[in-house]
Amino acid sequence: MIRFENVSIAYDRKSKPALDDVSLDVDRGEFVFLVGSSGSGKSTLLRLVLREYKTPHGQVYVAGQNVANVPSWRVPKFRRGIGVVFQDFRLIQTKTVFANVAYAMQVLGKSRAAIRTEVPRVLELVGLADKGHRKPTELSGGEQQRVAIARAIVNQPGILLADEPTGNLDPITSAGIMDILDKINQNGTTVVMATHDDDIVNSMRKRVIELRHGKVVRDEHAALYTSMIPVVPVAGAAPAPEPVKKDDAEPQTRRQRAVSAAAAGDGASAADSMPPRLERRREREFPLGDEPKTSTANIMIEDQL
Ligand SMILES: Nc1ncnc2c1ncn2[C@@H]1O[C@H](COP(=O)(O)OP(=O)(O)OP(=O)(O)O)[C@@H](O)[C@H]1O
Repeated sequence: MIRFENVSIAYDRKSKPALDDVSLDVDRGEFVFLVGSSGSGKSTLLRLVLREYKTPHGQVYVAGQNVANVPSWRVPKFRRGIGVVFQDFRLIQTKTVFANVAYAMQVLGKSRAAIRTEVPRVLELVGLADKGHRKPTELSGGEQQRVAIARAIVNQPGILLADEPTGNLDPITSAGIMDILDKINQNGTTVVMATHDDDIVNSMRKRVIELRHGKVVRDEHAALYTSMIPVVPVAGAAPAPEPVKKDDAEPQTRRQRAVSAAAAGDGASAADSMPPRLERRREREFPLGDEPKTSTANIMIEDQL
């Protein structure tokens, strides 16, 4: 359903690649969590699926179609097959719940009869059948997110992308949102969700793809938020690598991210905060500090819509 082949992309010439040689396949009907520390590339990956950017290096296929071949004028139609849910809901504050969801059908030119049938159906699915007349300001955060989900699925997309959909919600409300996403997935929609919420990932035991510095470092089925795969030494094999410091080995959880954010601004440079393992690798590869200036510096976003 979604295929990345050796995809690399950087936002500008000076920055490191946001995604670095990423290859992965997500099958139709799968539920996949994208995890990784802040800045590891999760949102960028979702944006590439949405064809917000074209990849200068590598290919992205969605439902068998190479997104690079979708001309700009056809991108809105292409995106109709993809529902999107964000952390901050993005509802139209002046419209009712019903009208917010109906709007997603109206822009596609759906008939009033279809809207009258479909909108109550999805509001029922997300547990808001009795709140269609309310405005977003009259709803809790969890209810607003459920409206956003209803809007994302009302046109029955094959893929649902969710970028930290529980990021602003308490654990109980988050669990309710996850029940809905699980139900949508069981109805056949492929779900890819970026998250820092370790409790959710650990309780659902779905496929987990972990990004670190733009690279896929783990792709594991029925997985936990942090890897449980033990390093088993093989007889005659090269010696096992040094143990990695915990901070570098695991993606940040929501709680850890809050702590990092609070600590930010302490003046530490990017080099100061480079994880020890990367530092070691850099010393090995560039012992004289002679690091090439343009490893992927030529990777540029060609076509931001
Ligand atoms: N619009 C942009 N312009 C320039 N750089 C960007 C832009 N968006 C993201 N980046 C950079 O690309 C890298 C990957 O960012 P991305 O948003 O994909 O990470 P993320 O894993 O989703 O992070 P978070 O968990 O904080 O949302 C980061 O280094 C980030 O600073």
